Amino acid sequence: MDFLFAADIRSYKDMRNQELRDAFVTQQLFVPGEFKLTYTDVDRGVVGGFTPTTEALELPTHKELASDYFCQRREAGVINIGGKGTITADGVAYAMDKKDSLYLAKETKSVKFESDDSNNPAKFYLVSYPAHRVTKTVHVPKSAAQTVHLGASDTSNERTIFQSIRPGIVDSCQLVMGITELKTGSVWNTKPPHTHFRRTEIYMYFDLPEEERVFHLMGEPAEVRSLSLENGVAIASPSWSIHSGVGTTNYTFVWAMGGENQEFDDMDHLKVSDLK
Ligand SMILES: O=C[C@H](O)[C@@H](O)CC(=O)C(=O)O
Ligand SMILES: [Zn+2]
Repeated sequence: MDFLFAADIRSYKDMRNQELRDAFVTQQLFVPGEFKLTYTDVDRGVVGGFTPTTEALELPTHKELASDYFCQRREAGVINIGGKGTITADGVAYAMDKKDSLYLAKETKSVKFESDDSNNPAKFYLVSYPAHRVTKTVHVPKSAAQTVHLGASDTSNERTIFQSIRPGIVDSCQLVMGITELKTGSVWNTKPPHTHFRRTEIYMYFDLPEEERVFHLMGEPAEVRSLSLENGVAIASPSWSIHSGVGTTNYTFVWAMGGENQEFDDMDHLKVSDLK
């Protein structure tokens, strides 16, 4: 497991790009046949990528979780961003199409990830936060997510938000999670931007061609920094930070939030002209 030690609201302003990456950005999460896990001290989130090929991969625990198994005191959301696969949780198999979600409730003891076709492996993206009560494991196909259409092609931010792990669909402790797809020709996510001191958020950009990048914007509105992010890495946003970005093409990303409340629309809205 890797560790990200975040910078605070004062220190990030004096940091160079590589230092900001070391504080907030994971390594490449999707390596065929491997799993990658990163623990961030931003709300104790754990981010992971599981890319099983011929062999199944298990969700392991780690010394720093001080638990008998990963979900002993944690919940997790998993979204498949690759080919078809299967997740088996405590003996129950869930067929995972691309962009399906699985919510793993606290006290799920064993979790196994498999690909249907090792030549087109599933890529399971996982985000986990501490959980305080036992709820139910739920599979949410992409078609069952709540959808919101935002933006317009004139302003290069036409996109669809698929809210799959959210109140009304999944009874989670703190996790809220889903996908945002940008339309062809649209490149701006989360425009106009916002903050929400009540929750932190993690973005993971994917379906981004190898030579393309998303210039992710972070920091206080009056002190914005940008980081050039490639396909398949995640970036943690502390509660004080905006999280927005512009791509060199359109792309898709998974967002995941943990914190005080689960109301998706509880945001402090900003204007683009507020950013400096
Ligand atoms: O708090 C909500 C999150 O930042 C995202 O869901 C926003 C987003 O995907 C977008 O507007 O493009
Ligand atoms: Zn947000």
